[in-house]
Amino acid sequence: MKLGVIGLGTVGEGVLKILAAEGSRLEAMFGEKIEVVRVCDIEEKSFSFGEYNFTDNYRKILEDGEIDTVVELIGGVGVALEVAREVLGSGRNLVSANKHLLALHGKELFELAEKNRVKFYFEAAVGGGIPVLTPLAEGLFPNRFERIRGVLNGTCNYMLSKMEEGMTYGEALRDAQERGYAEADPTFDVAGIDTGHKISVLSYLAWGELVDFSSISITGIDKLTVEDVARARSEGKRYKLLGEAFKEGEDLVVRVAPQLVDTDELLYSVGGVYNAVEVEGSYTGKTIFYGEGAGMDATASAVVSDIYKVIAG
Ligand SMILES: NC(=O)C1=CN([C@@H]2O[C@H](COP(=O)(O)OP(=O)(O)OC[C@H]3O[C@@H](n4cnc5c(N)ncnc54)[C@H](OP(=O)(O)O)[C@@H]3O)[C@@H](O)[C@H]2O)C=CC1
Ligand SMILES: N[C@@H](CC=O)C(=O)O
Repeated sequence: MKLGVIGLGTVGEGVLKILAAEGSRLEAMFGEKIEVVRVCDIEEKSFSFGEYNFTDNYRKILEDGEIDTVVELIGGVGVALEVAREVLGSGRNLVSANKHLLALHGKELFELAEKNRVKFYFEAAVGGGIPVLTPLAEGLFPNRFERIRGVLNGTCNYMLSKMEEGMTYGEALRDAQERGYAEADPTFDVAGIDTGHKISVLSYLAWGELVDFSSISITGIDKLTVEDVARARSEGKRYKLLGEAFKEGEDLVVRVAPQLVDTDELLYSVGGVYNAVEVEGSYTGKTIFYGEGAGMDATASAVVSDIYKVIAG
């Protein structure tokens, strides 16, 4: 595999680090070597674990005929959309962690991948390091899905936990940003938009329908105060920012809001950067996926697993 990586921030660095550390072992397992042909970011970055052929122009990766698989880790829907269209449209494989791109342009990109018979994987886009999209699509498909609900944003969950411990909203957000959990624009996290992107992607896999994003009712945690969080605790409850999707007759309802969760619910114990996704299926009942929902190592693990999924075919 000849790889190009665009975006060397939190997740991009993590991906190169895991490939450097685990490459030989994974090469033996999969029988194929991964060569990182070129990497790209706006500013040149150096890493203690390896040297890379760097460019600050993503078009150099798109135009490099040797590269067969591109990893997009820029985020957003500007350059990332151009990259996705061009990679899939030119018959190369794409791995991405970009839920914003999927929620807004997924339908076009899934069709493009299918038309050109290439692989397009995005496990890291929901739940960070938790394998949830692959199990949903490949392990639970015999079910008719009844409801999906979860704590889907690591930044908000981390902030709410820290606010319970007494940090202010601003201190908790800064802490989450320093740990690499937040989006480049953290409004996406705290206003619930990132959770909206993720529940859209989950709904698409469960019901084959990508909802019009503007139709989703979204409330974030940005109006919650330390006092609100303390009051909930004094009543034996916790605020959790939940993304939810379910069928109401023929309609697919998708919504995001902070909700008070009781001690007897599993989601009550999901603290810090952890995420949890509950999937209710007609045959399985409730299945729960739990793990680190953001951060360098956990997210990069999901991206690297997608890269090897491309190899596995
Ligand atoms: N961080 C996390 O825990 C998780 C992130 N994700 C997703 O992964 C993706 C990457 O996130 P993350 O690593 O945190 O983001 P970062 O902001 O840390 O990294 C993105 C990198 O891409 C660079 N970049 C931006 N535009 C371009 C461009 N045109 N050409 C080349 N490089 C560019 C940025 O440079 P500059 O900073 O100068 O703009 C930055 O270095 C996003 O889609 C995010 O939603 C998914 C799951 C978890
Ligand atoms: N900003 C996101 C990153 C992972 O998707 C989050 O905090 O969950």
